[in-house]
Amino acid sequence: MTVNVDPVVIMKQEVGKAAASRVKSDSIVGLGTGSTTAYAIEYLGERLRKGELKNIVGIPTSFQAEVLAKKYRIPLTSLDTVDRIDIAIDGADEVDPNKNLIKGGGAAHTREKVVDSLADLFIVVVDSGKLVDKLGSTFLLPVEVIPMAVAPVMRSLEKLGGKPELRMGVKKAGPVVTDQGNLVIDVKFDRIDDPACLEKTINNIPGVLENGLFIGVADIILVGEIKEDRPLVREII
Ligand SMILES: O=C[C@H](O)[C@H](O)[C@H](O)COP(=O)(O)O
Repeated sequence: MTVNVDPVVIMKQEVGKAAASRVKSDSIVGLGTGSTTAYAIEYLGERLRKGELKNIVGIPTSFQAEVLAKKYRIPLTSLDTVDRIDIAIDGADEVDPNKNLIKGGGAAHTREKVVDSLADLFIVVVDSGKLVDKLGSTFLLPVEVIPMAVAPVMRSLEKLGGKPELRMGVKKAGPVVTDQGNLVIDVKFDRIDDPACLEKTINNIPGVLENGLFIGVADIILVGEIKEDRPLVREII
């Protein structure tokens, strides 16, 4: 693993490694997106290389996950060729006490929701800074929208009490374009009291493909923490 002294990076590395340790040989593995899952993918590759793990195949949730899997020589397949996913490992932007999530900080939540929801076991990997009492308190809610529907979807989101903004690229002029060729609207809600209802309401707006609320999908949350200068991984079941 890459050596780093930034405490957040250490927490991400530890939790990624802990999740990858739970993968068994002969498994179909959902490969999540983001900086935390990247460590899990790296460690899965290391376990394969050492022969600790045999015959796994990955289903990537994004172009990023696909590139990393290829780098670490993890064989890949698609949902066209498998009838199950044994385990999925993925990050999150917020986790509430009911294991509900906001995801999509990397604009990958649509494919992530497909893969993570299909997994027999979905393990979420986060550092302790992602734990919140209420969803929406620290992170805007990502909504993937087809390009021609951006303006009406924004108006509908305002009617729901949200403050929407089109996500813009960094080191790229213009908006962020998802792996599916769509755009992302990030929405600030003052409070999300009923995330399950909001998830469905937003997905019912014509032109919306998927939003970043993951309700009742996560099985286990692995939280990277630093206690008394030592990294540890706490499990929430
Ligand atoms: O779209 C991206 C994903 O939902 C990520 O899993 C999420 O944003 C967490 O990413 P990170 O581990 O980099 O904080």
